[in-house]
Amino acid sequence: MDGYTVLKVIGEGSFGRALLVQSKDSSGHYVLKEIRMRKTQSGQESSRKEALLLSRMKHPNIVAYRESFEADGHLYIVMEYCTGGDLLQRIKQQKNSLFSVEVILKWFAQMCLGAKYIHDKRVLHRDLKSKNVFLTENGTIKLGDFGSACVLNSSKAYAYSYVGTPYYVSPEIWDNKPYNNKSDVWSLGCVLYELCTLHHPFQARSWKSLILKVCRGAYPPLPNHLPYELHYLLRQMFKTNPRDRPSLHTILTSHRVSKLLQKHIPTQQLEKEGQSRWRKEEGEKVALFLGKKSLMETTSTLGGWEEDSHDSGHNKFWSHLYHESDPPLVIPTSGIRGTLPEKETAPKHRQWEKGTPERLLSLLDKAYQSMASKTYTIHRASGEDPLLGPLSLPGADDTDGLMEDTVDEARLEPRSDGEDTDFEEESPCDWVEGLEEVVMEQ
Ligand SMILES: Nc1ncnc2c1ncn2[C@@H]1O[C@H](COP(=O)(O)OP(=O)(O)OP(=O)(O)O)[C@@H](O)[C@H]1O
Repeated sequence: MDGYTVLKVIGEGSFGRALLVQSKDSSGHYVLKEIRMRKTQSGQESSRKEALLLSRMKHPNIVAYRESFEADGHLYIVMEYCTGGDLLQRIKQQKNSLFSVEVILKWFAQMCLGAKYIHDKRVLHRDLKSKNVFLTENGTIKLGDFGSACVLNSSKAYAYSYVGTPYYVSPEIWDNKPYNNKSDVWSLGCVLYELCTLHHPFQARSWKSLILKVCRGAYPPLPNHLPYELHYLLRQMFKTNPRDRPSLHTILTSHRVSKLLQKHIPTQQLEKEGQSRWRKEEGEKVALFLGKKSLMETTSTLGGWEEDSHDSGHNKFWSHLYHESDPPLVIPTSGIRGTLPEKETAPKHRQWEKGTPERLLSLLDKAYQSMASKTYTIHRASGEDPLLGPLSLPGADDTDGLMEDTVDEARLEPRSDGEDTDFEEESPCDWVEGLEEVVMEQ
């Protein structure tokens, strides 16, 4: 702390405080996150995870890391100060005046670039939301807050996994399936929708209603004046089956919307994206060199990757081996944010039995009151309803009905996108059990 002068507190999160500081050396302004260290070793490792992850992310659309240190039971992370604030604040400032299509495309393209970079490093952000997207003075987008991120294929498994922020949580999470890259795509879809309409795509007055809407992929349609490509993109990003959602690579390069987005990406960055892409011949060379057997062995140790015939999962796998100059990240994924208890032992891979959705819904009915005070990162603006967030319109949402919403009609007959790939966390989020414990405790 000696190297910095604290100028003001800019906010408080569940972990601790965020301070605006000035460096005594350079006189530059930075954000210093002060994180209370937890007592257990796994808790401490989990606190350090955010610093470790951020320190490895160097990209024009990710908040830049400066340094981190520990003192007096706290972890301090010094990072770039984004003077433009976060996107949620920016959206609120708009009142009812919509952003122009150009602004939406520009910001969204940059978010995709940042998120794609994270995914290429085999990291899932898991808490993408407008509050975690920042703007610099010159209007550049920066993704921040890696406190919920996780690295794939680490040796430790989750006991209870951080759920995310309910408004942005994808159907598979509510369905107790493993989190994967496409879950981040869903959350980014929610941010894109907010940019387009200044409202959340899935709003509800109760958990049950929110979950039902999310699991149906039912959202009010975008305004008509927006380009067809954006309507189409959102429909795809809100596919209830994660395999049907496009990956960020697809969105940026070969989707109907790509051309519109590419106009807003600096040429240099676009070229770099192209270069970092794995080339088939390279993969084949390496496969020949290692032989089929080694390929299988290595693949199986990575786990959690779903490959299919055309795919880019194979590409990513090889690009990691072949191009990645950094050593792989080895950071434990255990630990949680929020209030659920930690478990030291790895959970068994539990999938829902048939009755589980009913179990969840009845649980949430009971849990509603208690969860109001024990949420994870639900941000309550002012009202008493925990699901009435800062973007909610009072009285705007009383039904679970699908009347005017755009629904993912293909949800009953999911179509897998053969050109895309999913990768997943090693173990599923066993948070329903955690939720149940919290409710039982009350
Ligand atoms: N790099 C940054 N530049 C500018 N403002 C920031 C930066 N990082 C965080 N902030 C602001 O600091 C405040 C606290 O943010 P932080 O991410 O630490 O917690 P939070 O998002 O409010 O809560 P939680 O992490 O529990 O979800 C927020 O208002 C956020 O906009």
